Order: sequence, then structure tokens, then C-alpha cells
Amino acid sequence: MKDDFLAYQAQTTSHPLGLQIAHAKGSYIYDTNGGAHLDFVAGVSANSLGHCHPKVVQAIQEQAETYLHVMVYGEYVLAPAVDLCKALADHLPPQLETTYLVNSGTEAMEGALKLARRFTGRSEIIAAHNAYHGNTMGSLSLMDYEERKGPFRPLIPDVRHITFNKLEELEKITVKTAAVVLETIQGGAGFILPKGDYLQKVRKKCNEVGALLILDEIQPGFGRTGSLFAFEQYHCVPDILVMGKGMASGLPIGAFSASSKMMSSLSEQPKLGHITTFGGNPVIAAAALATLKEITSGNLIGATLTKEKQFRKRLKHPLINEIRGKGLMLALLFDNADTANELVLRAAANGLILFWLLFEPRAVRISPPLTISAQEIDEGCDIILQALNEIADRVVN
Ligand SMILES: Cc1ncc(COP(=O)(O)O)c(C=O)c1O
Repeated sequence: MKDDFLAYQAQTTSHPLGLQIAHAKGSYIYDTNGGAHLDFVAGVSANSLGHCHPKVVQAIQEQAETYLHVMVYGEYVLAPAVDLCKALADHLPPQLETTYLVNSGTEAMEGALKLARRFTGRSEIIAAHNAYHGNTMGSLSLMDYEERKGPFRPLIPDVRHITFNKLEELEKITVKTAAVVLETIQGGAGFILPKGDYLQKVRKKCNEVGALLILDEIQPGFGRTGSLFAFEQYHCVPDILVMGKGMASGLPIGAFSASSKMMSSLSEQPKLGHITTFGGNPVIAAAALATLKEITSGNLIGATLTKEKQFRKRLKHPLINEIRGKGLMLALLFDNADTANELVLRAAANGLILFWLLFEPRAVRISPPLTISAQEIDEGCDIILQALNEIADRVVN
């Protein structure tokens, strides 16, 4: 039975790294053989405060001893969820004052899509080529990779695509458009930043035609790129903000925020326009609140830019063509996928966890916990440079 299960797990990823995890703390994951692995991936940006951050663990423990789950369709006031939503509102612009808590990023995107349709009465959604918004039917419909979508058709209709950063294509946004959905910084596509005032131009076009702008900050959100949310740096406030991943430092959560006027359209007749049993779960909300307080109280957010500089300074190697991204959402770009693959595997063998990007096979992701130290960055960079030297030697010989 155990072996069958392991075989099944391995089948679900094309690159099983084969680690059996014993425990994890801070920036390290420990295997069952006692090996320590420096984590430059942070559960694909989910462990924002590293593994088992004491404040997060304490919040979970305290809430777990108080109550776990009661009723959640608005019957009772659940303080952890209310406190979390209030704290988020304190950090968000007034247009995003109301937050709906769900269980994952893709579920938050589903809620955002439903909200956009309900509020505008329109059905067309415009998404970007190479975008990733999750794997449930609505989120999958936004993707433009036929090989990934085809087997699951029919998906939701009226989805059209634009190329991220191409101003000419904004004319596809019309009075038929319910919403434009973009990642503020494209993740799976290779950590592509918005150019110049691109997002502001999208915002303007949406305003002109009455379409909503949904920004997916599931990856860059919660302090990873030098501000609590990346949209702040691009001076473009969305109508609906979609969050997840790093929000609860490693526990399953998602959320979408909008104005209370817009959000209330979800509870117009017929009522219960969007419901979830576990969304707003007290234990997870307590972990998210502890995470938000920790991220926003010290200098963790500002430090991401100092840490980015350290990575850029250290990671100079002839095989690295480019370092893309911002803060602690960085991607190393190589000439080919073989180099990227080999780097991930060689680094893993030497105690450093790196990972691939979904739609850019030539890239390797670096998205460590925000709490990573300068010494840990140096340690990981040494392993990367050593692995790249070995790869370069092998190629030459
Ligand atoms: C930008 C973006 N949107 C949505 C998702 C989906 O989130 P989840 O896996 O929590 O459903 C992800 C996950 O990788 C993501 O990176």
C-alpha cells in the first residue's frame, strides 16, 4: 500500500526529487536520513516566513485549542477570520475593503470570475498568453495551452487572450468584457515584469469600457517583491485582488478582495452566490493573521530588495543569460532546458532545493522564504555556482 502510494505521488510530477521529508525549520528541510536541504523554493512561494515560523505555529496552536470548525455561511462571527479581513483592509486601498476567504489560489480565482460576471452582467473574460491562474475549470479556461486544456473541454466560453505587455492588443478589451485577468508579475511564464506603465494602460482601458480588472497576486503577494502587493509598485489598483500561497506561511488559503458594493452582488438573489465550508477556517485564518502581522511589522518586505541585490551580485556565471523577476521572486534564465534541468538536479544532490517554472523550461526558480538570511543566500549561491561550473566543464569536455 505504502509503495503504491509513493508510486502514485511520483507519477503526479514529471521530476520527482525523491526526498522523504522528516521535518522542516526556517530555511531548511530535513530528510529521513538526517540530510539538511536549504530551501530556495519555499513550497513554490507558499512558506513566506519559512518553515514552522514560531509565531505562526503559536497562532495555530492557540486557535487549535480554542475551536477548529463551526459553521461558516455567515451564521456566526468567527473572530480569526474577521480580524484577518480587517487587517487586510488596513493594508489595502479602500476599493479593496472587503475580503472573501477560500481554501486555495484557484478557488479564489473562481470566486473572482463569478464576482466579475455577476457584477457586470457580462461574460467575456480576457486573460494573458502564458498565464497561470490555477487548475479548476474556471482557472483552467483562462490558460491558452491547448494541450493542457483540450482533455477537459468544454470549458467556460468567451475567454480571449492578449499578450502581456503588448499595448496594441488592449483594443481587444471592449464593452463586452466582464474582466481582464492578469498576474501582476507573470509567474509560470518566467517571472515577467510589467513594462513601464502597461498595467496603468490596462486599468485605463478597463475604465473606458466598464470592464473589471482582476490582478492575480497569488505569487508576488505578501511581501515577496518589495511591497506587500506588487500592484502598489505599478500604481494600478485592481477591482478584484486575488491572493493565496504565502498568505498563511504554508497552510492552504486563498482570498479575493473587492469593494463592499461589488462583493455584496454575490449575496443578491439567488443568495449564496459563492459558498465554501472551510473558507475562513479559524486555524488557517489565525495563521494568516500571524503571517500578515510578521510580514508587515519589521523590515522583511524592504529586505527582499537587499536580498535580491545579493542574489544578483553573487549569481554571475557565463551560463546564466539573465536573472528575471523582482525581490525574492527570481528566475535564472539559461540557453536551454537541459542546463536548467541539470542545475536543479545537481543542486538537489548537493543540498539545495531549486525548482522549475511551468511554461519556461529554460528557467530555474529562486523563491526562498522572505526570512532567509544573508549567510543562507551565500551558501545556496555557492552550490549553484559550483553546479554551473560542473555543467560548463562537462559541456566543454
Ligand atoms: C499566479 C498563480 N495563480 C494561481 C495559482 C493557483 O493557486 P493554487 O495552487 O493555490 O490553487 C498559482 C499556483 O501556482 C499561481 O502561481
